[in-house]
Amino acid sequence: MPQETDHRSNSVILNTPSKNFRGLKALNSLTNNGTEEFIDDRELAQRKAEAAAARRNEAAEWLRQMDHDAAEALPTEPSEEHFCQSLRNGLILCNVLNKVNPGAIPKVVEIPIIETEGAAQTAIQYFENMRNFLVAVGRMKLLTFEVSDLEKGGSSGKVVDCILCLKGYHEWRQSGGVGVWKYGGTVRITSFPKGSPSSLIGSESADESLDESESSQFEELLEYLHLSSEVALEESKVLTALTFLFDHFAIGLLQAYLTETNELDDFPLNTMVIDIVLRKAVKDLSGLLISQGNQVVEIPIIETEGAAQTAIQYFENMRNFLVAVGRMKLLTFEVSDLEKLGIFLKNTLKGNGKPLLKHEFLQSISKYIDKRSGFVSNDFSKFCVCGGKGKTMWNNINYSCEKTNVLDFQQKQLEELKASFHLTKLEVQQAHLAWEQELKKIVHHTKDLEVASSSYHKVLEENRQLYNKVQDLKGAIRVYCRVKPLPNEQPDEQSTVDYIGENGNIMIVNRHKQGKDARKMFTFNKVFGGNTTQEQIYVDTQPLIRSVLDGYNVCIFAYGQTGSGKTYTMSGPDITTKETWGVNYRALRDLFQLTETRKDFIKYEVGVQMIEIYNEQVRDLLVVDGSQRRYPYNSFFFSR
Ligand SMILES: Nc1ncnc2c1ncn2[C@@H]1O[C@H](COP(=O)(O)OP(=O)(O)OP(=O)(O)O)[C@@H](O)[C@H]1O
Repeated sequence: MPQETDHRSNSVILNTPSKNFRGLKALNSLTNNGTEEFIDDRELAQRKAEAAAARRNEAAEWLRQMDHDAAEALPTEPSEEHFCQSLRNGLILCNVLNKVNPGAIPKVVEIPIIETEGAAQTAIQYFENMRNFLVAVGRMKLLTFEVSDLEKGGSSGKVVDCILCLKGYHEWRQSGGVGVWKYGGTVRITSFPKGSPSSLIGSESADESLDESESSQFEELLEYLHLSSEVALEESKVLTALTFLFDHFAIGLLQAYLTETNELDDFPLNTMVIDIVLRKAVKDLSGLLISQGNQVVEIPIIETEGAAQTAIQYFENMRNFLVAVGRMKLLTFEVSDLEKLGIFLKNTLKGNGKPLLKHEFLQSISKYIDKRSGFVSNDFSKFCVCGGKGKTMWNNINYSCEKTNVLDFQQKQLEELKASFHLTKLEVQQAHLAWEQELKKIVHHTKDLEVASSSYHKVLEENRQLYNKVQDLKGAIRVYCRVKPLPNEQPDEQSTVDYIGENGNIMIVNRHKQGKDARKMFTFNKVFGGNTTQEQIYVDTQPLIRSVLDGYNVCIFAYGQTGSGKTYTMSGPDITTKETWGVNYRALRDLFQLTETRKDFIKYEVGVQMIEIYNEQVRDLLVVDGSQRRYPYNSFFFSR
């Protein structure tokens, strides 16, 4: 049976929460006496309207500051209808956008207020401005809205979001365009209206921005995301770390919310509140990613229509967030990772079957954080404890460990190289010392050799002088006598040689004479008998060849009557066999041999002439063509 009173209605709502609770209807709790309290739709709607009005007022105020027409058209606190009507022609929005981003809309259609022209013309101009505005905003990747949102029944909150987003972008540009900027849809928990904690639930229109500490958290998270995308970490580790970081962020947000607001001290928290806060965290993070200009993602308004609806919206938020992160080509994670957090929190909140009070819940959060810290590596936990500074992270995450290991390895190699270098240096120094000592020995030895060489040359000179002195002593002019053997058919008793002495004497006998006239004695330096070989003839001549190379003039010639054997002795009967070579060939052979042995310190030039003196005529025997055969004649020189 339907209940008519509020109190009785509360009882009915308690029985069918999914159908009758909206928004903060989920924020129910058990009182000490076991009765239930809840916030009704009217109060919730009133608070949402207040929050939306505050945001609308801020948007209107900013438009008034930016544009003269807006200052005239918009009051400081316009109604929703007045607000939409003033902006409907797009003129204010286009002018403001051109001031924020000059040239964004090249042509703004001034709308004449001529009612008589008819609704059709006005609608066309209105549409052109609005279309230009929305296209330009879209290009700037800011939050946008539908034209229909300015009509009755449209979502004016989206228009407000767009304007506040534009405002945030403008302020960010004016501050130098450095770092991140925030748009109007974010939540600032520290400025949460006192006495109305539930207003957070409808905070898609909450007119707040992040405070510095939360901004820092966001930036650190983004920094981590960016850094992670550049580092080839093992994916599972990254996901674990990222999930942990996000959890930490979400929990941190919840902690901050609960810590900052006093109204929930005695207000039992249930799973729905936690869900909502977590979704807000996702939404805010998504919004921040959007504000980076990467992707405009429409964040659905969180309207808790029961568990199923909550799950859908929750998933939608998460999907949007992950899509945004994915499009930014950052590392991402699975929805299930965050759901684990929700499941854990819900289980924690259930406690012993009753919702926890604020301080109990904070204890649970601490417990959760401690437990989550154990899920990831100690290094990453250190990073989280340190506050998420990028530098700290680089030093602590696994990649840094690997990098450190590589650096350690390289350091070790460097030390080994240094040790090896020192060792090599010592060896080089030792080799250098040994080489210096060896060099000294060589220098000393060379000096000895120089002395020896000098002495040798002295001795050699003495020897040369003595040698040639011996040749002089042997006689500057030496006359040798060679006896031509008798032909085989001629008997020995017909020879004119009677006796050949050892000291160069030869006795010639004339068989046709008698007495002492029959024999005559002749004396030479040496007499060679008929059996003397060519080599034996040359033995006495050979020393003179060395004297020639020592600078002495030597002349060897044969003298005798025709057929006496001059040619035989000087040239030899057969030059093709060395044994029969005469004096000339043997002398030339020795000349060239000595020249070869002395080539390192003396260069000789050898010349040859062959002449004939016959009938007091001198002829060149080496001339083959008959020209200039007689003296003076050409000379042929050979040198080696
Ligand atoms: N010691 C010797 N043993 C054997 N045969 C010899 C000897 N001396 C010369 N004859 C021979 O005697 C001949 C004449 O010798 P060779 O031509 O050398 O004389 P020659 O003095 O040069 O004469 P010419 O003045 O006319 O040129 C040659 O047949 C040569 O072989």
